[in-house]
Amino acid sequence: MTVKIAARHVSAFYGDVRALDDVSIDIDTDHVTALIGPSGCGKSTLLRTLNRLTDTVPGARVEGDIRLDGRDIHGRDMDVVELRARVGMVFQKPNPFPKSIYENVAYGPRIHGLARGRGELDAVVETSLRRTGLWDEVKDRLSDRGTALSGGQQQRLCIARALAIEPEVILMDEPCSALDPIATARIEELIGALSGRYAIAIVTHNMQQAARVSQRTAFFHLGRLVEYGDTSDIFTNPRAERTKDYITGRYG
Ligand SMILES: Nc1ncnc2c1ncn2[C@@H]1O[C@H](COP(=O)(O)OP(=O)(O)OP(=O)(O)O)[C@@H](O)[C@H]1O
Repeated sequence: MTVKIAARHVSAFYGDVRALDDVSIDIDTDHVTALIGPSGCGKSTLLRTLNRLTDTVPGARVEGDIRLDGRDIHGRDMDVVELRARVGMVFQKPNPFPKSIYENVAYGPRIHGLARGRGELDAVVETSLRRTGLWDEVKDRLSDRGTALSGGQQQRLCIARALAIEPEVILMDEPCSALDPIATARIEELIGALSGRYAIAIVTHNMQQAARVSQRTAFFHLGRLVEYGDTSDIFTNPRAERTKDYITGRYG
């Protein structure tokens, strides 16, 4: 198993509010990890600590140790721009830049110096759009605005944008919650196709989705990691009473 991110004893605070309480978890390349739990239990906060998006929230503070390939992400030698390129993020609401489809994907590789010249950049854009299954749908309209696409296409464009900078980890925060069932199914298929190549963690409120896309599931409650294990075990034979109550819909 290739552990990409090892988080140990991570706590996070917004001012005086403790959003995460002593969480230790590994995110690896061989499994898709689903993060589940009732609203406000800290799932999004955990994702945000993993690429230091919490740094951008005024009053937020993180304690504990988080390593990417063994390197401390809070270490002096860790460049936060590099960290966020290696640990990409896809949000709940598709958020393409107000630019063309092409530019949405080309922007990252250009600023990170990942392509020399137009030919290479074109190739990165095409490969990234192909990986998300979007190429055939948009290849004749690359100069149209990203925001002119359907919601599902916009979300795939945002995933293509993340892939274009060659991340190693992809964090997805409820990526399908704004999408219809067909667009959701496409994103779920895409997650399946990307797994193995990238370490993927996905926050979801949809139990069926967690069961469909993930092999590992972490259940959170009140900022604590209650249970973490194989998705099939968590759903068929949860150890903790609270996990059982949540997955059987008794609360949350
Ligand atoms: N920017 C913020 N400022 C202050 N408190 C915050 C902020 N973001 C989150 N919180 C608080 O931190 C706690 C955890 O929130 P978080 O968004 O991580 O939970 P979540 O499990 O992702 O919830 P949801 O499923 O509703 O998205 C909550 O009590 C929330 O109110």
